[in-house]
Amino acid sequence: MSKDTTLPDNARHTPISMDGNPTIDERANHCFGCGPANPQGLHLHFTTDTSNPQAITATCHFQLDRMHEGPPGHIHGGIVAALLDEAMSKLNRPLNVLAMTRHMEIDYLRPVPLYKPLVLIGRHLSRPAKADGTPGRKFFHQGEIQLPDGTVLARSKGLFIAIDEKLLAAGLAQTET
Ligand SMILES: CCCCCCCC(=O)SCCNC(=O)CCNC(=O)[C@H](O)C(C)(C)COP(=O)(O)OP(=O)(O)OC[C@H]1O[C@@H](n2cnc3c(N)ncnc32)[C@H](O)[C@@H]1OP(=O)(O)O
Repeated sequence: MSKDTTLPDNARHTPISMDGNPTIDERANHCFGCGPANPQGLHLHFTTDTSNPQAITATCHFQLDRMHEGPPGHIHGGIVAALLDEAMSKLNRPLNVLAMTRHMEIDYLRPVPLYKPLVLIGRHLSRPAKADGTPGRKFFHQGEIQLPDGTVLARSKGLFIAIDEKLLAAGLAQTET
């Protein structure tokens, strides 16, 4: 059965731009965290710093409004998790890997305010080698949401697993062999 391409993107399970064989970048256009084409997305824009290959970072300056409210005046905890996940995932591209979140843990240290400029930072921590010494498929990253003065409001640690791009494009996230 062919899809109705006359409907707007937000009325269909599969957006028009994802029909056919979209590239990973085209799919990322609809990413809830950073995709410019997602009208309900967070539209986060990151700057990556790879000057120290041992400590790659991704930084985003952002501010949210009541669309994302949880506790009165503050960001919903699930959105905090999405922000941290996004910051950590942004480290995978400069590391030249396609990877998905396998595990993440979060310390909610302070309520994260709405209507205030905030800083979101991802930091690459490590990529343990396999037993034979070759590069492993596990990437450990850290994420933080900070006030502009550096006060940390929330902190995450995440495990990302490298996956095969062809399997992701097919909608089947599986690991490298
Ligand atoms: C790709 C571009 C999009 C990026 C979007 C931004 C990031 C995201 O939000 S992704 C969306 C959320 N994530 C997902 O949907 C992923 C769903 N999960 C999966 O598809 C799979 O579990 C996948 C592909 C990540 C890993 O699959 P699989 O290889 O079977 O993993 P699995 O064997 O269970 O675990 C991998 C390793 O992690 C280890 N591991 C698992 N949990 C933990 C943990 N808590 N601590 C330490 N290690 C752990 C396992 O022991 C295993 O280690 P080893 O290889 O040494 O045995």
